[in-house]
Amino acid sequence: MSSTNLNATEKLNEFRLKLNEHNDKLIRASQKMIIARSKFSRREVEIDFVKSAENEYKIIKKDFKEVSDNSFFFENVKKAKEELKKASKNSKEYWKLFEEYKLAVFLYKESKVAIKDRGHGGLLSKLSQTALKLDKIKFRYREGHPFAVNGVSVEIKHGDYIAIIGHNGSGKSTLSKIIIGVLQPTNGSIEVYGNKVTRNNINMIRKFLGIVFQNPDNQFIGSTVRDDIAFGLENRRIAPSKMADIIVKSAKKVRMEEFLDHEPLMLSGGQKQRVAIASALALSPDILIFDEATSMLDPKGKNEVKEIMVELKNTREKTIFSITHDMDEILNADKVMVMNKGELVKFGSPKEILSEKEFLRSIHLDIPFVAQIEEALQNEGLKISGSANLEELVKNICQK
Ligand SMILES: Nc1ncnc2c1ncn2[C@@H]1O[C@H](COP(=O)(O)OP(=O)(O)OP(=O)(O)O)[C@@H](O)[C@H]1O
Repeated sequence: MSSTNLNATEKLNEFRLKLNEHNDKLIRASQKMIIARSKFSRREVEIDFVKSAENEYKIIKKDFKEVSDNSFFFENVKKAKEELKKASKNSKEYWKLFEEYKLAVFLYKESKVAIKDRGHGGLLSKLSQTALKLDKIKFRYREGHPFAVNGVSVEIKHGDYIAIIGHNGSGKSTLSKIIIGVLQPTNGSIEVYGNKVTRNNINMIRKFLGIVFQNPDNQFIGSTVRDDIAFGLENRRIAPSKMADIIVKSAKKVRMEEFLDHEPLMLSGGQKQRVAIASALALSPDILIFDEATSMLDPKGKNEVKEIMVELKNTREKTIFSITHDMDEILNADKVMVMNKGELVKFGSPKEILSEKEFLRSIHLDIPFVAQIEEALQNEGLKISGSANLEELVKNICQK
């Protein structure tokens, strides 16, 4: 992306946020005006009170018009077109400039959409391929209490599967609540795809995120699986004509398409969690967070959900965070974040993390079952390491 288009992409995000903010002001002013008029009709206030509310509304409406000026994006298209005209049609440069021109047109169209939906419907654009950047995040629940999260800095690239592990009370849940914007960090900053998270943009940032919680029974609203997946789509005001297709596609991704007319509460735990994943996927988040999503399931259910998580990982379309107590699960991850006493004490590949068994034991973490067997075999002189699961371990032993 050229620096002009990158600048325009950033500007589009700012543009949507400003529209969103001004639209809220406009709604509040219009409500105030309606209340003033109704109070006046009941002779509870003087006409000046109504006039003042009407004036306020007019000023905010004028501001809104000014904020809706998208000439910057139009100029960006003009510039890109001029550059394209200058290039020779047979040159490599031409196609690069053609792509830049197409992007500029796209950004201009998006700015028009943003004006129409007043910044509400659109997503923030990705400004970088870093899905999440935490910079020196600290959080404490109360003044004078120790920090539940203490100076966590990390950068996660798009498409990675990250396992977050740690003993009870190490700060995993607090960290996940900070990532999803439920808690505001006491110190430090967060960026999601290059967008700095602020109080004003948190609702739009959340559109990058999908979450699957621990208890499968607490996540259902609809009377059928189909209704349940539709619920989130309705909330996002997705056109009804598009819904049916999205619902079937997301159910297929978790192999639940045969169950669309079933009642969610009659499903097994693993199936319920798969529906919860489908509901999250239907909203096309770039980041999926599994918050202890397998911990309440029986072994069969756990395996079903873990399988889906690995399938999602293999597409590399989503960034996956899995907060987990299940040490076996870390073998599926690209990177593991190890939390202890609110600090991120290790960040590395499963192999790197598991090479420090004594350290893991010192912070009260179990070693995955497969790694325990490997350790026992190594003690007997068999050089086997890095098996991702039991099947791979058996294969590795047989090859020796
Ligand atoms: N609502 C709260 N009010 C006060 N302190 C809290 C609150 N929630 C958590 N804490 C404290 O913050 C610290 C981190 O807790 P947190 O729940 O984030 O850890 P965790 O690693 O998710 O633990 P678990 O695995 O048991 O869920 C702990 O010392 C905990 O007691």
